[in-house]
Parts: sequence; C-alpha cells; structure tokens
Amino acid sequence: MSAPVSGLPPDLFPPRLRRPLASYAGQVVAVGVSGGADSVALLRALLGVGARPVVAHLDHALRPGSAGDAAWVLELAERLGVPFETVRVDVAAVAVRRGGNLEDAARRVRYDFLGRVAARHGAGAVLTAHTRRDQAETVLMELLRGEATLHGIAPAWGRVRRPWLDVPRADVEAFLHALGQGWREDPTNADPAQTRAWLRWEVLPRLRARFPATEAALARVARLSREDDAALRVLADRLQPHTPLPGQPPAVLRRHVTRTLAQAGLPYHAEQVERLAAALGAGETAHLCLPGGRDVTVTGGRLHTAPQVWPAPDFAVPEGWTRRTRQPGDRVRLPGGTRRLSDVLTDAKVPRGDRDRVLLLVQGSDVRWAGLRPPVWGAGAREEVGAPPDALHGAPHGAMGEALALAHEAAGAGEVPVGAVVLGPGGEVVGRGRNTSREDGDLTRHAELAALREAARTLGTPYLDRCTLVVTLEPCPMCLGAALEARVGRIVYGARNPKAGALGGVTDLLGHHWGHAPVVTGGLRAGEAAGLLRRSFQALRRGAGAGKPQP
Ligand SMILES: Nc1ncnc2c1ncn2[C@@H]1O[C@H](COP(=O)(O)OP(=O)(O)OP(=O)(O)O)[C@@H](O)[C@H]1O
Repeated sequence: MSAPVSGLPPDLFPPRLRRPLASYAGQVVAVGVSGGADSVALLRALLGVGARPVVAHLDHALRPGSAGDAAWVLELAERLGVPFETVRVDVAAVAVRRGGNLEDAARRVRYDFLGRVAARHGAGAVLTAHTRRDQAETVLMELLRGEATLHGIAPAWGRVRRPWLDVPRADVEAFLHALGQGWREDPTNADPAQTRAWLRWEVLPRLRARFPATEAALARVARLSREDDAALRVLADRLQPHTPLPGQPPAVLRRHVTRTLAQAGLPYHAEQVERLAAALGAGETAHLCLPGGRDVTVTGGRLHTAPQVWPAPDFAVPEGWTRRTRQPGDRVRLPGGTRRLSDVLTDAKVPRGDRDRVLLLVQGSDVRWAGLRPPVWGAGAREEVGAPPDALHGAPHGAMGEALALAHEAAGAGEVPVGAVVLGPGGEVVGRGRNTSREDGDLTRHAELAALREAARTLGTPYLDRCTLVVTLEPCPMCLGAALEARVGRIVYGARNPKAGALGGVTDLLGHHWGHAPVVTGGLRAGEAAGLLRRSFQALRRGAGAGKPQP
C-alpha cells in the first residue's frame, strides 16, 4: 500500500477545487466514488487538503462491467492507502420490489449505503462529487418537466455535502490530467436514449456555443430559486390554522399544500398542488384523487387530507331529546339569543357537503347539542346533561352573545361597537369590557384590554392561561399583544378586521414564534358583529361629524 497523497503542488491544485474542501482538513469523511472522473478527482483532492476519506463504492449490478468498476476503485483506494467499502446490490430487483423507477431506487440504495459507511467510520459528512455540469443538466431537466421550483441538486442534504457543485467539469479533468490519474467511463453516460446524456452531449454543447456561460447561468438560477423557495416556505409555515387562506399569494399556498400533503405522507403531482392551492386562494371547493388513490378536499378554506369525522355524544342522552341530522328551521337557543343552526354551521366552517352528517340532539326544532368540534350546547343543555363546564371547548357561543351585548352598549355611547368577555377556567365570565376610547379620550381603551384587566382582578393573577378571550372583532396588535402577555389560552373572535386585525386581517402575529400561542377561532357570530359595526359607522357618518372612531 502506498502512502496517502497529500500536499499537492498549488499549480496542480487550483483554489477553485481546493477552497471548498478546506474545512475537511483532518476530518474523517465518507466519499462516494463511482470510478468516474469527478469522484476520483474529489478523492485525490481530499487527500490533497489533508482530509481522511473513506472510499465507498456501490455496485448497482445494472450493467455487465459494474464489478470491474468496483475492482478498479478498490485498487485505487489501496494505492492511495485509504479505507474502502463496497457492496453489490441488485438495484433493478429493488426497484421492482418497491414499485418505483430505477433511478430513484438506485439513488435511495446508494445514499443508504453511503450513510451506513459514514456511521461505521465515524465520518461527519458524506461527500459526493457532483459538479456544475451535473447541476446544469438537472436544472434543465426540471425546467423541461415544468417543475414548480428549479431546485437543482442541493449543496447539502442531511449529512450529504456536494462541495464541488459550482466547479466546472473542465477543471476536474485538467486536475486529473496534471496528476496523471485515470478514471473509468460509464458507457450509459454516452447513451443519448438517456435524457441526461442527451442533454450533456447534444443540447448543452449547442447552448454553450451561443451562451458560453450556460452552465454557470443555470447553476445560478437554481441557487437563487432555492433561496426564493426557502423564503416562501417560511411564509407558508407561518400560516396558522386560523389564518384566512383566500387571497394569500399562490406561491405561498402551493408550499402550504405540499407541506400538508407531505406531513400526511401523501404523494402528489405538481398540477394537483396547483389546483388545490388555487381552490384555497379563491375560497372554492375542490376534490382530487392523489396518485396513491387517496381523496383530498379543499373546502371551508382548508385542505382536508382525511374525511372529517364529526363527534357523537359522549354522555347519556336525556329523555325527550331526539338524535337526528339537520332539518329546515332548526334553531339553537344560546345565552346571548337564539340563532339559526345554519348560521352556527357556517360560523363553524362546516363544509356544505358535511352538514347533513353532523349529529344533533333536539327537542322539536330546538337544537340542544350539535356535534361540532367543539360541540355547541343550547342554553341550559350542559347543566341538564350534567356535563362539566369547559372554558376552552364550551361556552363561546353564549359568551359571544354577552360580548355582542357589550358592543351594542358601546354603540349606544357613540363608541366603536366592540365588546369582549373573558371566560375563566370553569367557563364562567370573569371579565367584561367594551370600547371607551372616545369617552376616556384614550385610544388604548379597547374592549379586550378592559376585559383582560377585569379578569386579572377577578382571578387575582395576571396569568390567564386557562381562560378564553371572546371578542366581537378580530383583535388589533395592541390587544393581541396584551392577550399574549397574559398567556390567554384561547381567543374566539367574531368579525374579521381587515383594517387593523392581527390574526390575519392585516398581519398574523401568531405566524411568528412567540413563547406562547393561544388557540384561535375566528368568525363566531361574525355576521352580527360585522352588521353592528357597519350600522354604527353609518350612523356616525350621518352624525355631527365628530372624529372618526378607530376600531
Ligand atoms: N456507484 C457509486 N458508488 C458510490 N458513489 C457513487 C456511485 N455513483 C455515483 N456516486 C456518487 O454520486 C456522485 C454523482 O453521481 P453521478 O452518477 O453523476 O456520477 P458518475 O457520472 O457516475 O461519476 P462521477 O461523478 O464520479 O464522474 C458521484 O460523483 C459520486 O460521488
């Protein structure tokens, strides 16, 4: 065995090849060596910077000469004095077994193997020798397939690093020639029936003849596009369950869709992502069957990857109550007034196609319990059943009635009609408030702040983590900030506030990582709250021209 080759003369080892490897000096790294020019050069260059490479070669058993490649790489590793690992895998059989395409199967088997070699040798990274030429070919293929994002080959992925992704292939060959180092040619790389080979030998040379910097340009497009994609994914990650999706940029919605489908482990085609995102953006309904046969639905402004299951009663049903689904004329008596069941279902964003599947317990046309999530109880129904009060999942319909009454009171006083109540841990009202900004000449006198202050006094603590803030209008940043400071457990609001709302109206503050994030439900009795606001603004406009109130 010969000694490792290191300390290559600088003229043999140009900075463009050396610099990306400098951080591996002294490090154990697993390097995937096919025997092709790029990976052989990478191995020699790693030794040149003083790294401690472990050579890993996978014999894919896809062509007759593959065992010869393995033997050739073994001989090279021995000559260089570096550890060598190889394995022969019948990749074609793996592809048949797993039902995927050959290239995907080869890639998966190869990277699994490289990862295992790295783990066995305590290597911090797995290196592959992809170069700018590989990158340009990949970007062209993505472009021709009409991919939504031109990612190209990622420079880093898990423990895998591709340090030469911006290195021109010509530099690699010049390096090997200068060393007098040979390599193996894979005959399939020259077969124009393979798209990559056709791009390499027929398309790219023509593009280069006209645009000499073609490869650099394609690599640059991939890098910038990856950066754009990362930024857009951050925006998509900020979408919360309560964030209204209609009107969000299509690029963000597409990423929201791909993330949701990936989390559910569902495969998809790019056009399906586009269709689902378009339905979300337009607030429409869409049903699709994904490649695995799974149906997904966009409805009620959300993407559902599983059929909705509506709850059944988990208590003994009192005598005289009947179990059925909805009928025309159904109403729910709530503490703040009686509402049509259809309005309650709309507020709860129950998709139209699901409304006949929601279980009800009724007395005549009086709905005592509706199996929504959370369930809705008619006035006194919870007590009749003996179910414990539950502030986080119970009383907001009734509490919203009280908040609306406070909003009416504010309107009567010439204020912007917003009312709020805070429900304590047992579902009881512990704080009430309405806008008093004009009366007090203080624009911070918003309903929520008054209700939160009173709740803190009632409970003897400013921490309201087991409480629910119920407010007729989507809170502004100031009030949401106060609710976050108080660690309010849940916020329920009525009308959206497109001028100052901090839960999606103007911005969604909860899209950023706060130490604490309340559960938010929007749109409860929204029509009533919005109608009250509209009427009172009309009245104010007709009035004596006193200063315009700010919600
Ligand atoms: N059989 C293999 N065993 C180990 N690593 C491999 C193998 N095939 C490819 N790799 C790694 O993946 C990289 C990219 O693969 P690709 O198929 O483009 O390489 P290649 O054209 O066969 O050879 P090279 O990139 O070495 O010129 C290689 O540079 C190498 O690091």
